[in-house]
Amino acid sequence: MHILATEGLTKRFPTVTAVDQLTVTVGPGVTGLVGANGAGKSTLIKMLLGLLPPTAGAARVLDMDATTRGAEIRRLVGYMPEHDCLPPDVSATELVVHLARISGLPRTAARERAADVLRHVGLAEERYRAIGGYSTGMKQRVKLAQALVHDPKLVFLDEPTNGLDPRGRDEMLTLIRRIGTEFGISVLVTSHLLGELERVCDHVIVIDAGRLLRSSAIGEFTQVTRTVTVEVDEGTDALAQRLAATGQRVTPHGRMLLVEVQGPGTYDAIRDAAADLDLALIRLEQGRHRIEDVFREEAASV
Ligand SMILES: Nc1ncnc2c1ncn2[C@@H]1O[C@H](COP(=O)(O)OP(=O)(O)OP(=O)(O)O)[C@@H](O)[C@H]1O
Repeated sequence: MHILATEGLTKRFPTVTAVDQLTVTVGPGVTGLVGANGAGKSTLIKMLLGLLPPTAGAARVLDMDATTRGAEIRRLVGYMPEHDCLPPDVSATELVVHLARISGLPRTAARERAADVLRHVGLAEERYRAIGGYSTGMKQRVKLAQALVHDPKLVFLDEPTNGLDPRGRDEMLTLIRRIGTEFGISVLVTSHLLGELERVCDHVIVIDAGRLLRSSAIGEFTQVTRTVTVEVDEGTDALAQRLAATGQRVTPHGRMLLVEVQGPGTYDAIRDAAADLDLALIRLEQGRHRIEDVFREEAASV
C-alpha cells in the first residue's frame, strides 16, 4: 500500500526547476526525504499538500490527487513547516486549541486533544506562556504538536531538527520515531543530514536538484555507507598499517581513521590491533553518514 506516490512530478520556477520529473512511492512507516539545501524538499511537500500546483506530472497522497483534492488531503495530513511561523503573543495551548478548532474539533475535544499532544511533545507548564519567549527547541515542539492535533494519518515534518542543539536534536528524533511506532502515524521527514535520519527512518529518499537520486530501505543505505571512526592517542599510522594487514579497509582522516565495517569482525580487529600495539582507544564510533557520501557513491557507480 502506498501512502503517497508521484509520477513525473515537476515544478519549474522562472529561474530554477525545483522538482524535476520525480517518480517515487512511499509506504507506511517513517520515511526520510534527504537533500542539500535547495534540493526541492519543501517544494515537493507543498505540492503533496495541494498548496502549490505542479508544472507537470501528478501526485497522489492517501490515494487522492493532490491537485484536485488538496483540502481533503490537508484534513488527513499534519504539516510541520520549516520556517518559524508561530505568533509570539499567544501561548502554545491557545494556538494548538485554536488550530484544533479550525480543523473541526468541538471545543472540549480540541482542549483535551491539545493538552494530550502538548504533553506528548514534552511541553509541560511552559505551554501556558507566550510562544515569543520560547527556545528554538520549544518552538519546534509547538509546530510538531499543531501538526498532530487533528489526529492525522500521515505527517510531513519539514526540517524538524533545524536550529536544535545536539540534545534537542536527539529528543526530536526520538519523538519522531515514537510518532511512527507508538502512534501509528506515517511520517515523511526532511533533513539535509542523512546521518540523523538513519536512526529513525525505515526508508530514505534522496533528492538532488529536484531529481530522485535514490529511494531505498534504510538497511541498504547503512550497508553501503557504514564506516567506523577510530581515534587513538598516538600511533595512528601504525594502527592503520596493522588494520590494513588484517584485511580491513582503512582511510586516514586527519588524526582519525575511517574503517569500513565489513561485519562484526571489524570491531574485534580494531580492538585487537589497538591492544597488540598498546594504543589507547579514544574514540570508536559509528561513522556519521553525510549526504555528500551518498552523492559520491552514486556518482562513482554511474
Ligand atoms: N516560490 C518560489 N519562487 C522561486 N523559486 C523558488 C520558490 N520556492 C523555492 N524556490 C527555489 O526552488 C529550489 C528548491 O527550493 P526548496 O525550498 O524546495 O528546497 P529545500 O530542499 O526545501 O531546501 P531548504 O531546506 O533550503 O528550504 C531552490 O532553488 C529555491 O530557491
